[in-house]
Amino acid sequence: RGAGTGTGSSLTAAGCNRATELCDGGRLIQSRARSSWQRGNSTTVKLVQNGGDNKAVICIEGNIASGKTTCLEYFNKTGNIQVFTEPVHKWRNVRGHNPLALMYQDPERWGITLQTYVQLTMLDRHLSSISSPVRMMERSIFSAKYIFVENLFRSGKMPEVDYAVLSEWFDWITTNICIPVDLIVYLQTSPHTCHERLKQRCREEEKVIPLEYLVSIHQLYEDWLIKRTSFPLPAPVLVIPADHDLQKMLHKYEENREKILAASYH
Ligand SMILES: Nc1ncnc2c1ncn2[C@@H]1O[C@H](COP(=O)(O)OP(=O)(O)O)[C@@H](O)[C@H]1O
Ligand SMILES: Cc1cn([C@H]2C[C@H](O)[C@@H](COP(=O)(O)O)O2)c(=O)[nH]c1=O
Repeated sequence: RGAGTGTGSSLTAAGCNRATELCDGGRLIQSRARSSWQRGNSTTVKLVQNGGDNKAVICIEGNIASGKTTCLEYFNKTGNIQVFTEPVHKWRNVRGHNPLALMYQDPERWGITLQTYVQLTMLDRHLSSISSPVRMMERSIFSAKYIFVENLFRSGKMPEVDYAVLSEWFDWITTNICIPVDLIVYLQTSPHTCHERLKQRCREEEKVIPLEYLVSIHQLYEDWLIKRTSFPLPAPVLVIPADHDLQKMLHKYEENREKILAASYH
C-alpha cells in the first residue's frame, strides 16, 4: 500500500544517498559518493563524515507539536539508538540572542537569520559522531529548507534575495557534503491536533502561531512526503498517523519498531 493512503502505517521505497568508500574516523574527508536517488545515477565527489560510518539514520518528521520529541523520547528509553532532538535551545539563544522569537515577531526581517542558523545547526547534527548503530534525529536539514524556508518564501514573508542566498547555501551543502538518510518517519497529524498540543505545550515564542500557519506547514509536508510533488525525497517514507492519544501513540511506536529499525539492517 502506498504512503498515507488511510489508517495504519505504510512503508514505500524512495531510495537513499549513502556514501561508499574511505574511512578516516572523525574528520570530513573527500570521497567518491554515489548519490543515485537525488541525481540520477551520476557519481559525484562529496565530503563524508567519519568515512561514511554506515550507521543508520532515521529522521522523525512532522508539523510543529505533532509529537516528534515524545516519539524520540520513547525510542531513547527503549533501544540502542542515539537520539538527537532539534537544537531548539540554540535557536532560542545564540550568544544571548533569540532568533526564534525574532522570526515570529518579524519574519520579513529575521527569517533569514533564523533559517541560516537552523541550517548550520542541522548540518552539525547530521555530521556529529555517534557510538550507537542507529541515529534517530528530529527533522533534518531537508525539512528545514523544504518546509520552513519554503513556507516563509511562499507566504511572502521572505524577500526573494534571502531565499536565493539560503538556497545557494543549501545547494552547496547538499552537493558537496554527503548527508545520508535511511528512513523518514512522518508523524501525520491534522493541523488542528497540532494547534491544541502547541497551546498545551505553551512555548513562549510560539504563542503567536495561528492555526493557518500550521495548515501551511501541513500542506508543505503533505506535498513533500505524501503527494511527492514538491522536492526530492532523501529516503523512503514510513507514515504513522499521529492524531491519537499518547497511550495509543506509544503502542503504535512499538508496533512499528521493526519497520523503523529495519533501516539499520542495510
Ligand atoms: N499523542 C499525544 N496526545 C496528546 N498530547 C501529546 C501527544 N504527543 C505529545 N503530546 C504533547 O503535545 C505537546 C507537543 O509534543 P512534542 O512531542 O513536544 O511535539 P514536537 O516535538 O513534534 O513539537 C507536548 O506538550 C506533549 O506532551
Ligand atoms: C526546523 C525549523 C523549525 N522552526 C520552528 C518551528 C517551531 O516553532 C520550532 C520547532 O519546534 P517543534 O515543536 O520541534 O516543531 O522551530 C523554524 O521556524 N524553522 C525551521 O527550519
